[in-house]
Amino acid sequence: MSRATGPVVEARGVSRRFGTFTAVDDVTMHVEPGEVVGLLGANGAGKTTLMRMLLGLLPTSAGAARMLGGPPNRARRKRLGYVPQNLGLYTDMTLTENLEFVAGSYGTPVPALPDEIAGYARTLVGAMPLGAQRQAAFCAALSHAPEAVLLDEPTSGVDALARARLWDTIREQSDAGVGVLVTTHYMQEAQQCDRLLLMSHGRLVAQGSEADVVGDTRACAVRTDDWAAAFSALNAARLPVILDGRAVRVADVDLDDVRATLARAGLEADVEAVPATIEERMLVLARAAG
Ligand SMILES: Nc1ncnc2c1ncn2[C@@H]1O[C@H](COP(=O)(O)OP(=O)(O)OP(=O)(O)O)[C@@H](O)[C@H]1O
Repeated sequence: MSRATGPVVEARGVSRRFGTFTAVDDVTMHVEPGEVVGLLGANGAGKTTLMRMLLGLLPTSAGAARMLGGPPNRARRKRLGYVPQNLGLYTDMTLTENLEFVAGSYGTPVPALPDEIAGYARTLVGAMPLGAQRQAAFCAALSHAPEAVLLDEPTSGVDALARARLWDTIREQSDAGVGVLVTTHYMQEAQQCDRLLLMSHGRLVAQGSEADVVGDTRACAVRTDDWAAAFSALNAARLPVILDGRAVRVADVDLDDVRATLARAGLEADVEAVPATIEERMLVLARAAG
């Protein structure tokens, strides 16, 4: 079967309501073959719901989801790979049994195990460490050489080494022409994507490269020995403050507001305007959309 040339997945004005609640609100987006698109947003922003509609696992309330040039159907869905947040593996079956099951349902050969998880072949998936389970879920999702993979927080809860390995796999896939849509909460991972989509309260609020998304948003970097008290004071003043290690930063707020808040709390600090990060831009957009 020939590979898709247009978008591998696409949403055209897609919305999803649950009762009166709108989880996804008029989203238009697409993923091209060979690109890694990062889908970012706070918990509950609508990322999983959008993915499930793109996969045809959940009907849209309005608009159209498309995959590989047509509406979602069984034949097209077989050309996609999906790693859901809960991994979609049978925890009471061994790793090999899981892969045999997947191979059987796609009619493809059982994939070879990557070296890092080969030792778990006869282990029940539920007894494997989370990083190894995630790698196994990747292996299962890629076993039928899909043209697109949709990964819902694929590296959540795994250590840095396992995360780097999973990202190597993602890159190998995109280099081979596979379109990848990946949700993540890790900003270092967002920076590895070719393009970003930011969702907030069900809406797509920004998209493009990291530079496009951040735009000219600035942040205040607060330098003080008393970082804990500074964080508390700025937070109590309901400013969009982020604590990154011991660095206190406030997104998109007037420097004088920050200085005045700290002075009222009796704190001495250096306050400087710096370019915002993606995370800070997300915070600003989430507050505007909320
Ligand atoms: N079946 C459902 N019935 C009712 N509400 C739902 C249902 N599925 C999702 N929601 C709601 O829709 C909103 C979006 O959920 P979704 O899981 O898509 O968010 P998310 O961005 O993937 O969040 P997370 O990062 O926590 O996975 C949430 O408020 C959620 O509670």
